[in-house]
Amino acid sequence: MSETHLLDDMRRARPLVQVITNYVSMDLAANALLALGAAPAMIHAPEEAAQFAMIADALVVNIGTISETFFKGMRAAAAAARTAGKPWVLDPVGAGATRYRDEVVAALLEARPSIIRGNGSEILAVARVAGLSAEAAAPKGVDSLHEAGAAKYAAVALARRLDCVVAVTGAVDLVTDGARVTRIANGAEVMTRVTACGCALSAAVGAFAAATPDRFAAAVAALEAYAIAGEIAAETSAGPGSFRVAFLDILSRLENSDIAARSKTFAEAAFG
Ligand SMILES: Nc1ncnc2c1ncn2[C@@H]1O[C@H](COP(=O)(O)OP(=O)(O)O)[C@@H](O)[C@H]1O
Ligand SMILES: Cc1ncsc1CCOP(=O)(O)O
Ligand SMILES: [Mg+2]
Repeated sequence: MSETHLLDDMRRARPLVQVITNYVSMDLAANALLALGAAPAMIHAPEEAAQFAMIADALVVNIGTISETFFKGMRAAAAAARTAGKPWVLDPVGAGATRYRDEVVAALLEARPSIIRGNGSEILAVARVAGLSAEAAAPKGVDSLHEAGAAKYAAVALARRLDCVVAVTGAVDLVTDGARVTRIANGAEVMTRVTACGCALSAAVGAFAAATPDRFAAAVAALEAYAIAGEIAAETSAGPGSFRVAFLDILSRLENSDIAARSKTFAEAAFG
């Protein structure tokens, strides 16, 4: 790992990130973006979402508390981002849990996300929706029942089919663009006990993608910085409550040297 990190580029760019996300995560996602050095805007109304997507540097769409109103805003904003060539990230929260979620995912895939970020069960479900897998995987509500590695081949196939980057998260994260595969073995178990840690991560991925044209590198850098911040925060907090506060503090002062010292990021073959 070099002295510099894409975190620097992101902080320098201070990208405007439009986040259409669930009610549970709006606060943590906005605060995580601010702490990292990006500018969040949680704008989802169908009347303005597409117009705002033309102004924003990146769009993040999260289906956690999906409804028809949210869906209309998401679909319009995603199409606008796609047309404008802006990166957009899909977080398919709870994909596979209900028929409605699968229908929403199928419709959003038509706007070709630049990056899909989900847990193992969600990525397996998205691959099924895309016709790439027969596995009837479903999360436990919004929580994964699969490790990221279990979705490796589904993620590679999905990335190839949709010409996008797929980031599968869990104890060990996995990122692929269909040709390259990288695993990130940082993080802290307490992150599974603070709601919206994954949603806020997807927002962070949007910020990095806004500042870095290589979307694979952007996703790897975002996951790495986020997991390492979680690791450091876990060491100085007593449980989920104080972790949440410490995590925002650490995100705001994370340094390249922290990342260099702790990085457990490894490349591997896409098949095998
Ligand atoms: N068991 C774990 N051990 C260490 N870190 C974890 C663990 N589970 C999740 N994380 C961290 O939390 C991030 C969010 O992942 P995840 O829990 O998979 O998202 P979601 O909340 O959407 O299911 C991961 O990228 C990783 O950094
Ligand atoms: C609990 C919950 N219910 C609907 S969305 C949501 C938040 C999920 O957040 P994350 O996927 O980051 O755990
Ligand atoms: Mg999630």
